[in-house]
Amino acid sequence: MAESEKEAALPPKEEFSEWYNELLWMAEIMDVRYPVKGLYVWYPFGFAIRRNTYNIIREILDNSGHQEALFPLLIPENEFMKEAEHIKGFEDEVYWVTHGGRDTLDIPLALRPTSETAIYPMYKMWVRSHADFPIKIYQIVNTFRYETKHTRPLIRLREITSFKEAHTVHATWEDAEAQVKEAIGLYTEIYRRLGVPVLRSRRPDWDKFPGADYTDALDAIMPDGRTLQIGTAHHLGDNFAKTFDIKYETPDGEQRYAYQTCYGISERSIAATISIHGDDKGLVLPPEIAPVQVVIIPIIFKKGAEEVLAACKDVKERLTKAGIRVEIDASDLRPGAKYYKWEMKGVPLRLEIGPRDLQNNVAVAVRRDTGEKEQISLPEIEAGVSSKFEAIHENLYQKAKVELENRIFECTELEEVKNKIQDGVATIPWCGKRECGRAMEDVIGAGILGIPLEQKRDRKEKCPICGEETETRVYVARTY
Ligand SMILES: Nc1ncnc2c1ncn2[C@@H]1O[C@H](COS(=O)(=O)NC(=O)[C@@H](N)CS)[C@@H](O)[C@H]1O
Repeated sequence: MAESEKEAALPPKEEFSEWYNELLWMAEIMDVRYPVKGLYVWYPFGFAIRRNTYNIIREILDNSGHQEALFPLLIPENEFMKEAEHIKGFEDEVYWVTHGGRDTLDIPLALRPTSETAIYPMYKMWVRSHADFPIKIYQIVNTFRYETKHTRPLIRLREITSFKEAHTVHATWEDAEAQVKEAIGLYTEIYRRLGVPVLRSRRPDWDKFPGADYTDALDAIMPDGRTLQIGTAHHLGDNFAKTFDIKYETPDGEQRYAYQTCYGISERSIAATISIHGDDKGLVLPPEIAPVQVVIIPIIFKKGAEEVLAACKDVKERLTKAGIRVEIDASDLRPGAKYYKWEMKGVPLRLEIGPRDLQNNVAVAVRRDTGEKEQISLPEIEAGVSSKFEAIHENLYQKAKVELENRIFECTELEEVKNKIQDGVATIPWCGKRECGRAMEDVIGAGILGIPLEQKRDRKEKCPICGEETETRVYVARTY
């Protein structure tokens, strides 16, 4: 795409929806012109962000006893239709394959919307004894959901291209409960690495995963005040074990149903990172996931051009050797156009090197997150750049945490909740009874997001519907 074509269009971030859509295009993350609704194309630059993000996800899962595997995409109808709750939850969303060539398939095959019914018939064959536990397997695959709500790239797709799903098996309900807790902790760490602060809550019973005992979830607060569910962990009890007959022998020789969990993250992780850190000039990427971490801009004059270019190449070589992803922009674009281009792509650090800098044996480092300019001595360029990366990551995370805190509003009246959720997340007391929760949602015109996983239960308040005393507050928010 010609540079000029892109010059015009990025709207200011406060027009969030337009900003977001334009940015995916102008920073070359996703091309939304694919001719099937809800399916989108990863540009190479966007795919590099995905690769770096999922390297973090794999690292954190692999370092916590998980093993990566791969299960088939197509699920036979008879397996899919086994778990009643699960079907109810997904039957409107499943794509079916009914033909192979000109033959009608005798058993229709579901495109996995999620993989419980692909994996658990295999777990039935794999699980024998308590000694097999814990099983902690995950896969990163595409899944398909015939979403009827408004589809949106990276946020609500019909082909979820980057669906990391973990499926674990344990001896007891308590072990599975501990695993859900571990999953929420691992997800929180993944998001810390992306500089994204999260709300952690237990979904109300009517909003849990189909077939689960309960669902714990991570939500980000997006710039428009709506929350985005960016990770979920489900305690499946022995519901699926009973359906798929997954049994194990206890130490004293008894046969018992296993207990399971599953937990998932998708490309929404990238949607949240882009949305929370971006600004009016485009992407602002945490250094760890930036496809280009440093761009070197040679400041060329007639005199001394060769020395400057040679110095830039030397710096690029040294940074590359230090494992840093670096480009030199020696194109004939004028400097301003170069800055615009690389700022749009969220390059965390720009190094400007001109004749005068050479004389002082420095490079001028410009941070993408703050715009701050500082000289780094060329002999210490590797260490100087790395310490800038840490400062950038920390600044992005701290800024996002303050922004999140400023968007949580403690309310006591339902009317107050109604207007506060235009700007973010409201908390309100709730007795915990379903009818009061549903009544509250009707009055507010928005859903209960969940009960915070950690909250001070230090005061008795009144449920706004029934007046019963309660120590529990819930999050209420408009959601994606
Ligand atoms: N249509 C979608 N587009 C993008 N991401 C999605 C979509 N639907 C769900 N997700 C993401 O995928 C995560 C896991 O999906 S889920 O339905 O909650 N849970 C499962 O499918 C479980 N089997 C755990 S993997 C959600 O938390 C959400 O972040």
